[in-house]
Amino acid sequence: MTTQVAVVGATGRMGQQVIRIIDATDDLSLFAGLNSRSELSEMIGADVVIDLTVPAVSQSVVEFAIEHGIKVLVGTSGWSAERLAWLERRVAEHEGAGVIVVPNFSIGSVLATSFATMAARFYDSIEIIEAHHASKVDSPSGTAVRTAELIGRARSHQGPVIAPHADQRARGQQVASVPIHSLRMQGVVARQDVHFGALGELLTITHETLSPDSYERGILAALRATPGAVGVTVGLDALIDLSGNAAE
Ligand SMILES: NC(=O)C1=CN([C@@H]2O[C@H](COP(=O)(O)OP(=O)(O)OC[C@H]3O[C@@H](n4cnc5c(N)ncnc54)[C@H](OP(=O)(O)O)[C@@H]3O)[C@@H](O)[C@H]2O)C=CC1
Ligand SMILES: O=C(O)C1=N[C@H](C(=O)O)C[C@H](O)C1
Repeated sequence: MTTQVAVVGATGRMGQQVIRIIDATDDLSLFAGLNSRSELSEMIGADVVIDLTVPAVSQSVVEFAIEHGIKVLVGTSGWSAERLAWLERRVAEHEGAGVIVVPNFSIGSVLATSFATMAARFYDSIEIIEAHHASKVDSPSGTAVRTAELIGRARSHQGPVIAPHADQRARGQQVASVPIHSLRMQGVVARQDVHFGALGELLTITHETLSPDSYERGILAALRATPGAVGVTVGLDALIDLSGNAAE
């Protein structure tokens, strides 16, 4: 059976990549491509909608899809813990609704975030530097926000990180007490360095996206999982086994 996919943000960099993936995949078919001049009603009749727009628009796209019984895959950034809590409530109000939110489709990025979460309780100084291409409109990146929130959760027994003089603007934006510093530069696709400091040692966990090709595998896995989604699922790691155990 072919899954009919509506792409919101179809004229954007990610939307164009998703359309190329759909065109090259037998079990996926493009139902509609929407952009800023479209009516959201153009997605009605699709099995799945993938949202790749801007943080200010993403929530209304998701809400419309939920209300019209369409399963949703969200790639847009800006889905903070607070916004995800709102989503949980909205989904609970609609029986059978399903939304998958993927802050980063790159497997390496998800692994790096997982390693950072693992390290979080052993270091009291933790700061994130993320760098993206100059066309990115939002900051800090969705990946950095998700990483900081997972670090905060992993440190629930240790408490906030040590971030002296955090009130000074040059000290970054704090998310779950972790300072995030954002660079927007020509020559960069996407990169994140999570810096850990403790007495006598430093650890840095770096992931760099060299090309959007790295998103392809994650996009495909997530698109295939979305028709069966029920409730709210966050992260590629919930869809692909990244545990390191050999497949049986
Ligand atoms: N999860 C992941 O792995 C990744 C996520 N992203 C995220 O995906 C999002 C899109 O990124 P990117 O493709 O680079 O962005 P672009 O700026 O290239 O594209 C944005 C798209 O959103 C559309 N859009 C803007 N406003 C509306 C609206 N009101 N209704 C419908 N469509 C609208 C634009 O349409 P128009 O042409 O008409 O303006 C355009 O198609 C960002 O949030 C980015 O952070 C990016 C890379 C990877
Ligand atoms: O805008 C981008 O390019 C990206 N956005 C996402 C984010 O905000 O984390 C994912 C990836 O880093 C690329």
